[in-house]
Amino acid sequence: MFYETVKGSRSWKNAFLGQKRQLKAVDHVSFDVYRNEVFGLLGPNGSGKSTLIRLLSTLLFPDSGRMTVFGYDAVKNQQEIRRLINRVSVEASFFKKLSAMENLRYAARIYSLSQEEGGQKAFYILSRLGINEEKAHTSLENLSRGMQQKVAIARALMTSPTLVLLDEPTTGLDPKSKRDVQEFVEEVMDTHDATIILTTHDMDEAERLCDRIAIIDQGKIVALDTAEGLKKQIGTDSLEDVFFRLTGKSWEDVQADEDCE
Ligand SMILES: Nc1ncnc2c1ncn2[C@@H]1O[C@H](COP(=O)(O)OP(=O)(O)OP(=O)(O)O)[C@@H](O)[C@H]1O
Repeated sequence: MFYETVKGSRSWKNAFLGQKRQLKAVDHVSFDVYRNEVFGLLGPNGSGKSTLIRLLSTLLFPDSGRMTVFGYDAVKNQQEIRRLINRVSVEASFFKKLSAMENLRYAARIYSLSQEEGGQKAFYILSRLGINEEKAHTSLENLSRGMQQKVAIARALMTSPTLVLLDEPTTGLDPKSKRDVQEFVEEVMDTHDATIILTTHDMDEAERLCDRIAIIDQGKIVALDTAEGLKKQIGTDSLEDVFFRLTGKSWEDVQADEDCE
């Protein structure tokens, strides 16, 4: 998969000045993601992470440039790409009255799997990922948010190979649920033919889960390397320092922005 000079621009009316302003949400971004890699997009609020995820999901189109996913062009081959990608955002959309098993079986039908294959796959994925029989048959509305997030990730594994787009998978979760989801992501990588692009504000999460990390600021990728490589480039032993040096934002600034949202 690669991107080349992707520009996502949006325009809107400035409510106070009545002037039309244009903002490049994603600007000349270019990178490759390797199969079976966890690729992190780390950036402050409004840096363009979600826009990039929406571009990849074919929910938005770039004004110019090219993106391919498993060889398919993101503008010309939307249908093919949509079968191979799964976007998991903070508010996963589910039938909340239905169980995890029912939601997965439903997803299997959307992916044109036969009823039998869908059932088997749902059962296999849930059990392989440690979601026990009782939880698998409980209405989603009665599961914790962490557990719901796990089911959303499990649902993203119905096709193979798959590109799973995890947009802030642990934002708003308590520390235990956060750790559970992170362990789950590690398990997914050990057990499935999955490639993950993950957005996060959380340096520890990026360092723990990501094989490589792109730091994005004001729509541009300002650095891309392994966590160790980034630290070496900046001459520090903390990813937080790297982030600060490259974006001018500290961890506290990011947290404060979060609280304002
Ligand atoms: N629907 C929209 N209309 C106009 N501008 C938008 C829209 N969505 C996002 N933007 C702007 O595009 C820029 C990038 O936003 P984006 O949501 O991609 O950032 P982000 O890095 O995901 O932020 P966050 O961490 O807060 O989710 C921001 O300046 C944002 O205000």
